Amino acid sequence: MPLLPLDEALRILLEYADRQQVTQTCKVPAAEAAGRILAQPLVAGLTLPPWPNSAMDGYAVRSVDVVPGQPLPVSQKIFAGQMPGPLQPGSCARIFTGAPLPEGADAVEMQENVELDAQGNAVLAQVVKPGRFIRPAGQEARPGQLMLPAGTRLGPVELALAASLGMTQVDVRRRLRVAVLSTGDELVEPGQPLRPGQIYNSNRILLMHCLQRLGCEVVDLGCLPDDPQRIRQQLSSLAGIDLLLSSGGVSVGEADYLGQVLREEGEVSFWRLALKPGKPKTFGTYRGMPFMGLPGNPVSTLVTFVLLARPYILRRMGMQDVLPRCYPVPLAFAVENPGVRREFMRVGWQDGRLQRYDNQCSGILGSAAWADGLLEIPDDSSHQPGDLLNFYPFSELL
Ligand SMILES: Nc1nc2c(c(=O)[nH]1)N[C@H]1C(S)=C(S)[C@@H](COP(=O)(O)OP(=O)(O)OC[C@H]3O[C@@H](n4cnc5c(N)ncnc54)[C@H](O)[C@@H]3O)O[C@H]1N2
Ligand code: MOO
Repeated sequence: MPLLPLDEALRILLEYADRQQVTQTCKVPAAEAAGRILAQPLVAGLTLPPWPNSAMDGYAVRSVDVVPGQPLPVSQKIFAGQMPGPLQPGSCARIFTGAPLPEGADAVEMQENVELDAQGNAVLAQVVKPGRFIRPAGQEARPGQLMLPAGTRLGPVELALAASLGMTQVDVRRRLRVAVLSTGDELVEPGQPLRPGQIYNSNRILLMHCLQRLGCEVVDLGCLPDDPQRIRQQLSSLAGIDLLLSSGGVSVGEADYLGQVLREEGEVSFWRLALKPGKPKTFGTYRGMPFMGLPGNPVSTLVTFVLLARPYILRRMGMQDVLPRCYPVPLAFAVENPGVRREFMRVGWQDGRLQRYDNQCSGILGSAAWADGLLEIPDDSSHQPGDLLNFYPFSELL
């Protein structure tokens, strides 16, 4: 079976995600909306700033009144939060950053360029052009102006923008409810003693935190028993789940009870991806519920989650721009990828270049903890120190 190229896998997943989008929306307090995805465009309801105001601490003037070296009487003092009266011709106003400009004034000079004479008059060192240090009304927003399109993921900046427009609530898509399960007889939860042949379950914590960061509601199904009857029971009792996300048991092992049960009442495609790490992956439905199976090796779980599951999940919640950004960065090492799988190496940032973690085995989770992100090495390619390759920082991926 030929390997499925990563881009093709993404295309298929996003096509499904478009069809499987959650359509329900809800209004949530802006204070609780971090990570949610806008269901409606965010439209300004007011003019921002509401009035022209000063960009500096200084003196508001009519530019025609300014003669360098000549005193101008200071006729009023305007603090932010006050509405001033008109500026008397032939005078200036003491003004502070953010304070409304008095009617008649058309420029502000910052106080560093102004001296006060013995009578307390302002003496400007130079002529000022109209508009200097003025923030015009509406420079940020006008009523009806589109501020953020639907499908935008709300972070601190977007929510601050909503706050600046006076919004207390935002319309967002319903969270995706994702059930996470691990498979593997060897797995034990931290806190339990390890018996021979056992290891601690790390993928459960990895996936739960990744999903929470994406704004999903996580349902923890723990670790699946190695008993088809109990798996059947557990899966059939699931209700209201938008995605079943598993790790482990997707390769060619004999103990793939999960796959067996899923196939009985669903459709599961087994993918072999041209991706390293992260070759095996399953995707399908169980009783109409979308299902995604990630490979069990911890770094393979991470890489397939960030490159495939993450864009799929975000698109299901209505986000448009779901692909992570990458940046060309020079290598500090020579590397060769003679294979047919596109490789994503764990690399760290060192003096503007990328250094690789020595052990790139997909079972070494510490390599990803050490790394700053993933380096994309095209299949059948070789590269020298200084060559530029695409770098995906974890800040883009997680
Ligand atoms: N004959 C072949 N064997 C394997 C192939 C193959 O193509 N042919 N592919 C290898 C690759 S590549 C990967 S990746 C793994 C994927 O295997 P599974 O998804 O079936 O995962 P498991 O066999 O269950 O586990 C693999 C590995 O990861 C550990 N693991 C699993 N779950 C967890 C967890 N929740 N926390 C921590 N560690 C976990 C597990 O103990 C195994 O060591 O298959 C290769 N084999
Ligand atoms: O693809 Mo596996 O993920 O190489 O370890």
